[in-house]
Amino acid sequence: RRGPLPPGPPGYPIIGNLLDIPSENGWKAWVRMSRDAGSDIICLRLPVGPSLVVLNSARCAEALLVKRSAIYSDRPRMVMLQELVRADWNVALMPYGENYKASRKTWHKHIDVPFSRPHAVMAVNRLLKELLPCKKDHHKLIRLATGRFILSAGYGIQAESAEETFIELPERWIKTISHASQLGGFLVDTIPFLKMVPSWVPGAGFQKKAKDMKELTENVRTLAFKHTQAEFAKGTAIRSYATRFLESTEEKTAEETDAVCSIIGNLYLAGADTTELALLSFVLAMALHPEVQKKGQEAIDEALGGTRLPTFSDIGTIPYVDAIINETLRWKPAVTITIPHGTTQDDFYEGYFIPKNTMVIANLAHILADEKTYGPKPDEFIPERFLKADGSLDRSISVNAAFGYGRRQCTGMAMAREMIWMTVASVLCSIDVGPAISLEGKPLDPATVEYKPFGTLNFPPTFNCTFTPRSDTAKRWIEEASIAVRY
Ligand code: HEM
Repeated sequence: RRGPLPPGPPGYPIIGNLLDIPSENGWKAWVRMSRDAGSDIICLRLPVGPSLVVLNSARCAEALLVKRSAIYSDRPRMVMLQELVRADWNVALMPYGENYKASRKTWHKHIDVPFSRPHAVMAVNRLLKELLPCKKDHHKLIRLATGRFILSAGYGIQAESAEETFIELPERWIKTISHASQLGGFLVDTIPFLKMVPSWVPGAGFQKKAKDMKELTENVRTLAFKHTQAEFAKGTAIRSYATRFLESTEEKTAEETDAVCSIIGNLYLAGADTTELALLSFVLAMALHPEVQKKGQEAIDEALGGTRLPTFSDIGTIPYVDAIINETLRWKPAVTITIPHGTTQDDFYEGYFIPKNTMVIANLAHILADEKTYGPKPDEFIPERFLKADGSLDRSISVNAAFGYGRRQCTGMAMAREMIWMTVASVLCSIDVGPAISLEGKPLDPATVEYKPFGTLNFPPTFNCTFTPRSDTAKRWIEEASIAVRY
């Protein structure tokens, strides 16, 4: 040991900092602890297993997770998920190593972003049409749209409703897994040898849960892929990442087919809720800030001449739209803290010792609220912070932190950004989002809007608002685009 651990809350004998692990509003609690300790890197000792290091600045996150990514790219051991449930085919949960590197390679080989564009357009066109009569529960429509996009691009599956098997299955997995992945969610994660205890032993109920979750996990991974294989064999499959793999002439080993099946199975699990949360924040921002919405609409009208809905050929050409998207990702990040990274060897940073097997998380929500990078009033929604004086996009200010750091940075970043762009540009072009109203029927006040982080995710308050076509012409575009939806 070459120095002290990073500072942190004092904790107690035996249980260490167990009671300091926040159950709610995690990222704000880490900021408080960091301020109390006078350090942007803090450490919490847990009674059993590795310590937890929290990085509260971009400086630390880049120094460790990016520059020393060879050491900081593991995932901590999760006995329940990785070893009992066998969800270790999920890239986000995979330990760092040869399998992990091979999976990311498979991802990049088969999941190229331009291929998914027509699927994004179709999902967004359908969303526009469904939003128009919507007075409440728009979050369900948005979730369905992100799910439809992913299922369509991945498998060519066209989901009509959220009740359909191929949506219901991964949704159930996400709900179940959010408990299993919480720190301390299962005792077996803290005391790994418990995994040897048979299910009939009193107190070993987790074994039964693990068995059920294992079955669900395997179904999530394989059922939709098998469905597409069957459609493909019949000649009725719609073109997707899965069919493109199946139709390729290159020789396919069983292992490769299985690897592609896992990667496509990953898309929904990692991408549906995160992208949905980003889009919900966009809707909320427009509902709270009509003046920003108006500027966004004017920017779109100027670029497209008020003649049509946007297409992907417009991406990157309307700076105010890009600024709104960056600000949405920054203002209320969908993911507040990274999934824990793990260290694969001892390290030493700014006088502090960080042992092998430490869990390391970066406080993304705090990093994205740094006034030195993003300017004053970080709690407010101000897209102009991403624009230069001449109105062009300031590319020197990045919000990539919203997608994590280093070798474990989000693999779906480009795909998510494109889906978000198409939704934001299309809504601004054709729909007026009305004021945000709470479930109690009161207007939401931008100054007091509170999100609720749960696990790594960040949930907006439930609210209602209206979606009105901006004009008769816009209404006609939406009608025509929705008729043209052919997957
Ligand atoms: C706005 C939307 C999204 C946000 C904000 C987001 C954010 C993140 C974050 C913060 C991480 C953790 C990075 C780390 O540990 O350092 C992550 C991981 C991941 N994301 Fe996303 N994500 C989004 C959409 C997507 C989509 C659409 C997909 C897939 C199509 C996806 C696939 C993944 C995967 C596979 C990982 C695990 C990467 C690894 O462990 O190597 N994400 N994402």
